Amino acid sequence: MSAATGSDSGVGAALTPPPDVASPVRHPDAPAPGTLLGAHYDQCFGCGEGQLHGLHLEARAGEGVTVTAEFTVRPAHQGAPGLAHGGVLALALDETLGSLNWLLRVIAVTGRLETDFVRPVPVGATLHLEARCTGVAGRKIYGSAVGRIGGSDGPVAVRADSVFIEVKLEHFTKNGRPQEIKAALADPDQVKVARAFEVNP
Ligand SMILES: CCCCCCCC/C=C\CCCCCCCC(=O)SCCNC(=O)CCNC(=O)[C@H](O)C(C)(C)COP(=O)(O)OP(=O)(O)OC[C@H]1O[C@@H](n2cnc3c(N)ncnc32)[C@H](O)[C@@H]1OP(=O)(O)O
Repeated sequence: MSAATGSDSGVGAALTPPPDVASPVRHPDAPAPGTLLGAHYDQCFGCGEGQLHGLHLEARAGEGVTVTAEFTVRPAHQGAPGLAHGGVLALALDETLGSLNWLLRVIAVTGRLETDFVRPVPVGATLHLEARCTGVAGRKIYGSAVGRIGGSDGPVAVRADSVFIEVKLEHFTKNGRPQEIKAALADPDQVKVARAFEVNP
């Protein structure tokens, strides 16, 4: 069996939701459409304001279980001269898809992310992202996202499909490096954010 399909790798699981998939349900306490979601963690490379070269991606709640987000490519995000690095673009999609957690009020981490790079994205361009939860099956949360350039109605530059896996808060407290965990637990704003993700804090 190849590494890509090994049963212990998690890789190879279909991105197509299974037949018993349920429609996603917007949590009654989810932020109203139009609300700026803010960072889930100040040091997050995707959304944290504390990361100098991070994406500083700003996500906003949409209708249903959807979010929109924007990210402007800066010189620190280059792969080829004057162009955004593909990994950075995948991160923007990952972060936008991860922001759907706020609307479901579950904590989930990326299990699988499949990205299409359709058009090069220059430094200075703003990527207009949109993510949608397409279904939930047990702990598996399926999603799709697109990123457009030249405006929110512009051509698609990147797109992705994903499966996020629901985890407990302990996923972070057990696996993270102790010094950051300790600081996060001592920060009332961070604890508040963690609770906002959990249905039963
Ligand atoms: C106060 C202090 C703390 C502060 C915290 C603040 C709150 C933060 C809140 C929210 C954070 C949001 C963060 C968003 C940031 C952007 C998103 C990221 O980049 S996340 C980083 C990258 N991802 C990882 O690091 C995952 C690493 N992987 C793992 O840890 C495990 O593999 C995990 C949890 C994903 C699964 O392990 P298992 O042991 O729990 O689950 P099993 O039982 O194996 O699988 C459950 C089901 O999921 C499927 N599954 C598992 N892995 C899969 C995969 N890779 N692809 C597809 N399906 C998968 C399985 O087939 C199974 O499905 P069947 O129930 O049998 O139908």
